[in-house]
Amino acid sequence: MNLQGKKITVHDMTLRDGMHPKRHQMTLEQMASIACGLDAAGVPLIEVTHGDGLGGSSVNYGFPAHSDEEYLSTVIPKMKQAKVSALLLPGIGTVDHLKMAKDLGVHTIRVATHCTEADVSEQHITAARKLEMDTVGFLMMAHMASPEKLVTQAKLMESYGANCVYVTDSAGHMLPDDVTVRLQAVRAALKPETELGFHGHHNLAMGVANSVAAVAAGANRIDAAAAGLGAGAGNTPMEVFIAVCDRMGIQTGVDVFKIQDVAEDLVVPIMDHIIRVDRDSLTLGYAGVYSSFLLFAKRAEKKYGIPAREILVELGRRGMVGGQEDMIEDTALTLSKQRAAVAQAA
Ligand SMILES: C[C@H](O)CC(=O)C(=O)O
Ligand SMILES: [Mn+2]
Repeated sequence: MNLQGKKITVHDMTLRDGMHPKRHQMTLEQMASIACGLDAAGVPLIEVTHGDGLGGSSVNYGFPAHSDEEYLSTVIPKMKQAKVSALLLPGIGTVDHLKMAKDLGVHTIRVATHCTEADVSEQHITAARKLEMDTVGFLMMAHMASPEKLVTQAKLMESYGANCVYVTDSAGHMLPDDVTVRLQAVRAALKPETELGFHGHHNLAMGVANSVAAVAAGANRIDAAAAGLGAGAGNTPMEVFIAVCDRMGIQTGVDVFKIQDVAEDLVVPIMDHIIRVDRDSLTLGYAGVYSSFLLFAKRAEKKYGIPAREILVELGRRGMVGGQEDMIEDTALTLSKQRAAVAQAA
């Protein structure tokens, strides 16, 4: 595969997807020092918000240590070259959140929906374009949709005004061929000037390989997180992806050694647990489950005595998607009742 000379934009997820394994408890100092490290390493775009995007602070998704306003207004003034993005899930984030983000200097807004529900993004994409923001549509759990279905959804987002559309492997379930067929189909269907992005999770240890497959299929924006800090087994590890791009001649503008140092010296020390492929995060990828369900399933394991792996397999079987966090506890409860009934009958 010859990708020599291809220019891509790497988009950092450490301070947004990385909020999931931190239970949204990053301090302002941690945010600021990591963002400054990423900026100095040459990362051009950095996402900052609650893990579930603007307005995510809630009983359902978890209360953060600080508000989105506090995080954004701490990070943005410190950036020398990097721009800052914010995620927004319609139904969680509102147009008022969008305006607040714009007023604080957010450059890019990413409007995220389940991969078959792009129609709910219209209001927010239209509003972001009116505000002249870099406007991205973000199709989550993309392994659940065929290439043809993704094409219709990506074209809807484009028709609302998105200047970039992402195919998002929220479950880290895809293999490189799954990425290739989806991204090639979407690339061929969108206008040439509409950018194409890929967001990977490393649950099957495919984050880097999938991201390279995405670039080969025509993606020019790739998400990654320093030391992989993100939901599940984490996002595509940025320092590894940058080193691979460097070897392949893909131009990212990110310094290989500086990004390694950010990962090693700033991000690994703040991890509450080591982000790696273990039996539970691997099960997310294997069973095709939304990566941010991991900690909810671990919590339900403690409460109901059902192993997180069993809960995750059942969530995959039921086809649960982002927004159905309340069903995790419900599923654990059902499994524990079934177990009790079997024990009683024996
Ligand atoms: C709200 C989710 O964490 C968005 C995301 O990063 C994904 O779907 O993956
Ligand atoms: Mn993610």
